Amino acid sequence: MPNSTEPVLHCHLKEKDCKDVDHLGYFGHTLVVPSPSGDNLPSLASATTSPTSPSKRPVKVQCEVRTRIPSEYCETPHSLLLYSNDVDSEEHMALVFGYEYSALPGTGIWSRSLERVVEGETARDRYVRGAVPEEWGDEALFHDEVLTRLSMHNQTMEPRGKASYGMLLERQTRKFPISDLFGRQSHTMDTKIPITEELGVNKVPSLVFDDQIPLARIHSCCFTGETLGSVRCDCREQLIQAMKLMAAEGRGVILYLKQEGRGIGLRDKMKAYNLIDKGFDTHQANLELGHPADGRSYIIATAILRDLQIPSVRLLTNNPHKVHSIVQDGVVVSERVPMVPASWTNGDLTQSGSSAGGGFDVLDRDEYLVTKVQKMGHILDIPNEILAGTASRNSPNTKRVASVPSASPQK
Ligand SMILES: Nc1nc2c(ncn2[C@@H]2O[C@H](COP(=O)(O)OP(=O)(O)OP(=O)(O)O)[C@@H](O)[C@H]2O)c(=O)[nH]1
Repeated sequence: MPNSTEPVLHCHLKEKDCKDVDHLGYFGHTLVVPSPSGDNLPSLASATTSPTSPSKRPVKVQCEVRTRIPSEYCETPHSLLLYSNDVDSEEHMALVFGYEYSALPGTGIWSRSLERVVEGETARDRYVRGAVPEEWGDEALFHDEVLTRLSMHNQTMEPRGKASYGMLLERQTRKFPISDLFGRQSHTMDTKIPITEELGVNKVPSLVFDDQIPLARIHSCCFTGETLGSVRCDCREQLIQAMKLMAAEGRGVILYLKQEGRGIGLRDKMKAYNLIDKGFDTHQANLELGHPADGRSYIIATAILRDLQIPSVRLLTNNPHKVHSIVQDGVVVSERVPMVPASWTNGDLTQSGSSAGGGFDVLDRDEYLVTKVQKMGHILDIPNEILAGTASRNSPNTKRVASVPSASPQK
């Protein structure tokens, strides 16, 4: 752990979650930061993966469009950001609570790649892809002027070229001319960006904005749970719970990854369900279909976090593999925030009532969660009643028989 002269990471992780946090090599990760004119802002946000990352090449992501989503789950609207990337052809997303346009470094969540300067782009183009604040007037937004003079990022800081991501936390005083869409300077603001000494590789960064470390959730999509309301899993409840928590804090990000079925796709997830109905568990069913139990990677999620300038998160998950993956890729996880089904905490252990009104059997979901704890390393305290219920369903007398003959792996 850091000595007393070093910055302190307030780490609430259990010991086994925490072991990677001391030697992150966090500042080995580089980002291209904009020059004063913003003209070296890369068209794709670059993030080098850590030396220990399974993929050694930089992952590039670019936010293509942002829009405001008012939601029935929270009073204040959040921003939905859609990303392209150079790893797969999926459109992964980020739901940002508390998006702040061109906030001062280290103080707010905003996408560098969204707010990039695009040569020849008009104000209207920029508005349409969501790269200006909603409150800007229509007159300005639909002005036809080509925004070659756009200077949203024209801070008077010295040109830095490539810089450590940690520079976001560097102590310095800078003048930030606040410019409008057409480059007219409206006023200048002095700001002190506090703390942190020179931080070298292998040191834990000082969490200057400790109380502001945002909640984050890395969420793999689940058509059956989120759209159809399936209670074979807890995905829908987790998504809604994450949104509510972030809305309550006014900040946070959900990285919504197109990784249906833990990455095996909807077709094979449906096959897995058929196997589960014959007595396989969620872990066995994947193997039976020739897939790893969980083959997901989170390198796109960490690239998006970097694009959003979020170096540290409080991660909402029960899955320690997610924590270790993103820590390995340079993100500081200051806390793992567990996600416990509401029905396990509200005393109604046999029925779910969390998001859809309740009154239905959630034994399938509970079996799924028990398997994740018992076979896939998830961290979740299972109430004894749930253990007893799932055990009795699978007792020799009542067990559904795994009567599907073993087949050669199919894709
Ligand atoms: N293969 C398979 N995928 C499933 C099954 N049930 C749900 N899923 C998928 O599992 C994924 C759930 O992922 P996440 O929400 O990231 O959850 P997690 O990895 O369990 O970790 P946390 O929720 O963060 O604790 C989604 O992609 C679902 O579509 C199943 O029985 N088999």
